[in-house]
Amino acid sequence: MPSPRSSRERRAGRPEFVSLLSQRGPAAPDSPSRRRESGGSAPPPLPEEDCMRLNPSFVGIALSSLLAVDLWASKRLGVCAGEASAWGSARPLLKVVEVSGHGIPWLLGTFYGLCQSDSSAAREVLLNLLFALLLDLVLVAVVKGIVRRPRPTHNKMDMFVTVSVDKYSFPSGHATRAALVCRFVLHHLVLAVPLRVLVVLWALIVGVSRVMLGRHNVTDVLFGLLLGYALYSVVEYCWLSPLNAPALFALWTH
Ligand SMILES: CC(C)=CCC/C(C)=C/COP(=O)(O)O
Repeated sequence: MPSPRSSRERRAGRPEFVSLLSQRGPAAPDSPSRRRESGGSAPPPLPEEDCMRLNPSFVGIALSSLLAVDLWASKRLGVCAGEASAWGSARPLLKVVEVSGHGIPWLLGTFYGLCQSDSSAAREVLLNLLFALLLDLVLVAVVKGIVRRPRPTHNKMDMFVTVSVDKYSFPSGHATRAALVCRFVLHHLVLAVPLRVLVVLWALIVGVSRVMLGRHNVTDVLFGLLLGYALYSVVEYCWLSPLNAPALFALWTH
């Protein structure tokens, strides 16, 4: 016979169970009628599904911990989030870096280059870069719209030309573009080694600057870099050429 104390404690500690199970009808294992029938003896063990509902999974705990560390680290690293922040004087410089990774200069520059190109190789590369940039914009907008993670609270929304989904933070559009363009340029432009190093450094600086400006959390940027890197493989797979997209190339042939 269980002590009245332990039975009372069990009931007091789990009010949700009582209401949850009693909704299932008179035969519910822990319902008052069942307890009366069994002469007040200890209730049978709870069904496994109900126990699992109360136990947060390992993945859940790991994710919440990662998010907590992410928010904490992003706040600490947002040293240029405002003029009054610890490194506030570097903010104008980081905003120049921001413009260097923005979609508009890249789209306009690529389009201009395409109009000016006088070799079929240049046209092919620039047309694919334009396709890559547009694909990147669409993909980032879709993911931002699905995830809807708000930007860090310390972010000042004073960015150069944004669209509605840019109020969301995950993933960083600048980081995806930087990684995508970096991989693209390294594969399709013949550059001296110092310039290749510079391109990689630029992509990394764009990523780091997003957190320093307070625009993003660290995970937004890490995921953005990975997404941009992976997106290049999709562009390579769908590579447009005069053979598979003759109409598109005819548009640019003078
Ligand atoms: C309007 C066009 C063509 C592009 C928007 C570019 C933009 C503002 C992206 C947001 O980047 P983050 O997600 O890194 O803040």
